[in-house]
Formats: sequence, C-alpha cells, structure tokens
Amino acid sequence: MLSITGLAKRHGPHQVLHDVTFHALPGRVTAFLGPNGAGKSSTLRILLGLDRATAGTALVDGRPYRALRDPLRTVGSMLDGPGAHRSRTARNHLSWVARAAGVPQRRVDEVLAQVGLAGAGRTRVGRFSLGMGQRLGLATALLGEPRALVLDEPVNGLDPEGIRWIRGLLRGHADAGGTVLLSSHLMGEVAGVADDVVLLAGGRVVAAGLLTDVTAGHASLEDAFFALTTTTEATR
Ligand SMILES: Nc1ncnc2c1ncn2[C@@H]1O[C@H](COP(=O)(O)OP(=O)(O)OP(=O)(O)O)[C@@H](O)[C@H]1O
Repeated sequence: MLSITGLAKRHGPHQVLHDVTFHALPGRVTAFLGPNGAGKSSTLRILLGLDRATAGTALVDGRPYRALRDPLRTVGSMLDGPGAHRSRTARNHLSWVARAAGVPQRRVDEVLAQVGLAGAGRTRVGRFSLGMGQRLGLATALLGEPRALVLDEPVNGLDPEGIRWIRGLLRGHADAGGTVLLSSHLMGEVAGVADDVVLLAGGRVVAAGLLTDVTAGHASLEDAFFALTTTTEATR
C-alpha cells in the first residue's frame, strides 16, 4: 500500500503541496489527476525518496522509500520517461539496471517482450519515439517484478493503441494483486482504467475515492473536476 498523509512541500516562497492525504491500495488502479503544475510530480518524487517533504509522510508498505530493503522489487517507478542515456541500447540499459539491483538477467528479455520492445532491444534509446521511450520506462519499472507501480504521466506520447495497451497492462498488474498509482493530466485517457481517483488542484486534494463516486452526477471525470475546482475556488 502507498500512503500519503498530510504531505506539504514548500519551494522557497511557494507552497506547492498543502496537506495532501490519500492511499493507493493493492488490487486497485489509483489515478492521480490534475492539471499541469497541480503538484503530482512533487508528490511522487517525495514518495520515491527523490525529494523531502516539508511536513507529512509518504510511505511504501509502511516505510519511507529510502528505508526499503529491496526497493526495486517493492516499487517500480517511472518519472520523466525512460531514464536511459541516449547512447545506450534498450537492452544495455535494462541489463545495467538489473545488475545494479540484483535482478536476474533473464528479466531483461521478459520485460522487453512484455512492453512490446522485443524487436528494439538493440536500438539506441536516442532513436526511440516518445512512445517507445515510455515503454522502455515501463520495462525498467517492471524489471524487479515489484508489487507496486508508481508512474508519472505514463500515457504521454502514446498513441490510442499504446494507451489501450498500457491500460491492459496496468489492469493486469492490479488484478494480480499489485498496487498501481499513475499520474496524468489527461483525465479522459485514464478514467477507463482507474478504480480510484485522487483529484489534485493547486497542491490540494479536491476529491478522492471510487471513480464512480467522484464522477456521480457528472457527465465525465473532467466535468466533475471542473465542478469541484470551481466550488473550491468560490468557497476559499
Ligand atoms: N524545484 C522546484 N523549485 C521551485 N518550484 C517547483 C520545483 N518543483 C516544482 N515546483 C513548482 O511546484 C508546482 C507543482 O509542480 P509539479 O511538477 O509537482 O506539478 P505537476 O502536477 O506534476 O505538473 P506537470 O504535469 O506539469 O509536471 C509548480 O508550480 C512548479 O512550478
């Protein structure tokens, strides 16, 4: 389980997160949604131990990321695309990450096949399309067969077929008992796969719960978001 509790973050004079609280549960896909600049990446960076909170906690199975005994097997993550050097081949990159994390080399071919890059293992990452880069980022996240996946904007750069594919992959991970937390500013694209949603605006959670509860009474998730944020602004 991923637990974010009372999270606050300040960058100089800017308070970018205000008392953010939500959970992502095993067996469920949780979509963390909001417009650009809402604070999604800031939250995920803290959860993955890449930045420190000003207040509050972000825990993976009850521990801060930095205290995990076997991080790559516990939580696979993708922030900022593939995370691979342009001059490396996909296979080199995955092989290097696997070695560093003590993951068996056979996983390299397994994840390349799983993300549809079996034929591109020897291609340099610099030649990849945006969508292929996203697939490689996902392959890296899956390498350690982690229970949880934390993915920042994984549908960016994917075409409709790619979006359909990633939805299936995330659904499969959750149905097998895994925890999936994905961020997106594209509400319509991820609504189809989410069980639970967390809507973030201006660094605050404006709604969190079952997708069906959050969208109840609205034509779409976007409509629910705009109705909620208009109300929030008006009552602040
Ligand atoms: N290192 C930093 N220094 C100063 N401000 C920052 C820093 N990192 C993020 N911010 C600010 O924090 C706010 C939230 O940014 P964040 O990247 O978390 O949003 P986001 O919801 O992930 O948006 P996007 O989809 O555009 O990445 C923005 O106003 C951003 O400018």
